[in-house]
Amino acid sequence: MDNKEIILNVEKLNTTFISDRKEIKIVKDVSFQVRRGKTLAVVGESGCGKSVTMNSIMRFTGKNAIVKAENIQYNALRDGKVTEYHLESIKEPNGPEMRALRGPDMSMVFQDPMSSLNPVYKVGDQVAEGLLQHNKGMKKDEARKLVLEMFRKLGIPDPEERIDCYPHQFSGGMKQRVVIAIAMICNPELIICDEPTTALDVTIQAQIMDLLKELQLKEGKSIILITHNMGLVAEMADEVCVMYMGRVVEFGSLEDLFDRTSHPYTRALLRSVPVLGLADGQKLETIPGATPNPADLKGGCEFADRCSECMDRCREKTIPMFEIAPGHRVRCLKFDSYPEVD
Ligand SMILES: Nc1ncnc2c1ncn2[C@@H]1O[C@H](COP(=O)(O)OP(=O)(O)OP(=O)(O)O)[C@@H](O)[C@H]1O
Repeated sequence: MDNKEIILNVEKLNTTFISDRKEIKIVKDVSFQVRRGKTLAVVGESGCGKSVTMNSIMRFTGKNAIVKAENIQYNALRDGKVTEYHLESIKEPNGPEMRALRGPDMSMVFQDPMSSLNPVYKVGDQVAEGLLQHNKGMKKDEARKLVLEMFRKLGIPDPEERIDCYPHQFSGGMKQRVVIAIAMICNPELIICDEPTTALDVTIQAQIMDLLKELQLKEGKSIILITHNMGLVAEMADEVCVMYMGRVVEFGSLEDLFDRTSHPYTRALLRSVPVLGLADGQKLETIPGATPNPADLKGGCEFADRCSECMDRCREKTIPMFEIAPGHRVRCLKFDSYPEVD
């Protein structure tokens, strides 16, 4: 696949945190690609490193993180021409190069709207800020017009009135729309949504997801969707990346993941969440055991202690990724007759 088709190519991303003078590896050799105009869903239990992976790509990880990667390549497509950006080699996380990309190229919608919105500024001003920052010379009333347009597009009622309100005057669903407006106002190509609807009730969740899907279909946006909700995955994703304890354990198309589920962890994950409601008499299972503390991990497969199919050799060394069909990759020794891909 060429750079026109791939918007983001991540190869061997590693993130380590230093806390109490100890190094804890949270993201390990993570590789994946996002296709232009498509949605990649990233799934896995709480604490498996989904957010740290995305924050590492966007360089939001803070001072106690060491982020290393062979390649984090963002391919901007402008007027039919691709410009490559190698994010791993950008020195300053908040320097001008990263700031220029965040907003007009890549942006992030966070889980909790309250932590993304400043309570003391009017919502309209918070949305306009990105526009004014990236378009030097833009007049305030011009920015206001664009914000109003975005509010209309996102279904915020009475935008002329709402634009001058403060976050506390908005409901949860409306606040999340404002957060999406902040992420979308500079018209980014790649939108990373980190559980954008978990804090909302089910009806609002569905409305917000429909909105994102519509934007994608109309404007060809590429989306990374981090979620625990397998129903959403089934509805939204073209490809799925399953993570466990900082590693990608299975990657494939939506069909690969649902119809040809291969990693024991993915199978356990799918059995433990309702996909489209449960059939009569069907019980929801839980994955036995709990996710280990990242600091206590021994060598070998991170899932070994919880896996019903674990073999002695699973504990011996790091498990490679095997490609079991074009584009369908599984990190499990049950598939070691297939070619290794990392
Ligand atoms: N700044 C930090 N310093 C030290 N450890 C951190 C830091 N940020 C995250 N972690 C640890 O990294 C691990 C992965 O966290 P992460 O938030 O990426 O998980 P997640 O898969 O996104 O979970 P959730 O679905 O609950 O959001 C956790 O063990 C967390 O405690």
